[in-house]
Amino acid sequence: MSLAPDISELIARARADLRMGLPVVIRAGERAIITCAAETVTEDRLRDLRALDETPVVTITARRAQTLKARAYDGDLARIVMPSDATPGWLRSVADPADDLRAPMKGPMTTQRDGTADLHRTALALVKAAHLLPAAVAVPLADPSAFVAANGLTAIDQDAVSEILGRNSPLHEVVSARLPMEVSEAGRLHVFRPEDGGEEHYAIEIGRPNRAAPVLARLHSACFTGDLMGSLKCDCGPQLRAALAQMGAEGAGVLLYLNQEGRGIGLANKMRAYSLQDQGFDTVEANHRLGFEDDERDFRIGSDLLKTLGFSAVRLLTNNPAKIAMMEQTGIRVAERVPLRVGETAHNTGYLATKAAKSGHLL
Ligand SMILES: Nc1nc2c(ncn2[C@@H]2O[C@H](COP(=O)(O)OP(=O)(O)OP(=O)(O)O)[C@@H](O)[C@H]2O)c(=O)[nH]1
Ligand SMILES: [Zn+2]
Repeated sequence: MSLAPDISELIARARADLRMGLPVVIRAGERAIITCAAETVTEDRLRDLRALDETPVVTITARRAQTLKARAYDGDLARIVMPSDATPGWLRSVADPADDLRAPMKGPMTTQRDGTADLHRTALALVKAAHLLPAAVAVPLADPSAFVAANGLTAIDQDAVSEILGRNSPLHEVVSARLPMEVSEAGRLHVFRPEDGGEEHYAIEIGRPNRAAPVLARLHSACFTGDLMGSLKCDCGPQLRAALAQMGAEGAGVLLYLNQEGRGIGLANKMRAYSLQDQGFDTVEANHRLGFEDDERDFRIGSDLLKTLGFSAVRLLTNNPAKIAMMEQTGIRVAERVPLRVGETAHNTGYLATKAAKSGHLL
């Protein structure tokens, strides 16, 4: 039926459900699990999950399992048998490494080795896509169709999840309007919205860039702390202002402001990463400990937006070779890399050195 949600809309709905603490059903043929994010599950829902026929398990990443001294029999993840007295607080402390110093002892933990973990792996991927900590409570469901209908839950097929999570929802321009700015009175802000109800992204055009020549361009990922709060822990704020200033001085340019806070893990998780950094881990290790890749961003959004705006070649303001590689792979020619080294402070020398050493950033 055309009024029914398609699979990418269902996944967007599943992400919203998980963030609210609602369960989601994941199916593969006859098999199914009902799952909640460990970070958001409430007391009541946990009690209801426990009342189902089978024992709930808590799925966590193998890396997290190692810290918790739980055996990971499923390679990249572990299924912990949930203790009968587990509370939402216990679940959150299992999920959150930033809490380890405050709540050190969670074990001993028994992990499952029987059966397959594919549905649990999908649950973790969905929870991560919802910008929640990668930990999920799951219970097998014998008769999913009747259960889903009776409870009004979102149900999705496992196969579709990995396919949809791997690609971007198309973006459409919603509006653009004149925006006089300090760097140039000839500013224009465009707002783009994805079809699946996800984050909007913005493009700021300075002057009237010539579409036939490489445009001075910057792909800037949102950093609430650096862009707005003047944080000394990163170089984002000074980079944002320097990029705009250069565009203003040259009279033309385009800055894409991508809502990919915290290299795509969201502000709450970035703050968890900061708390781990205060415990001695570097920016990459902190992401890994939380169960994320060091960089979860998808720069294809940037090239999609540039193409929509009519650009095919850029002079890219960046120190990040991954941004250059992605532009080239997706059909935007990088005529020149324009270095952007500003904003070094006593607080971010370690951060910048880690990005150079581990993420290949150019000096
Ligand atoms: N997860 C995480 N994200 C961080 C941390 N510090 C800054 N960020 C985020 O990193 C992103 C920085 O993005 P960019 O300014 O595009 O930086 P970049 O990838 O270094 O590339 P260039 O600046 O172009 O060289 C923003 O989304 C910040 O919120 C951190 O310690 N952990
Ligand atoms: Zn920053």
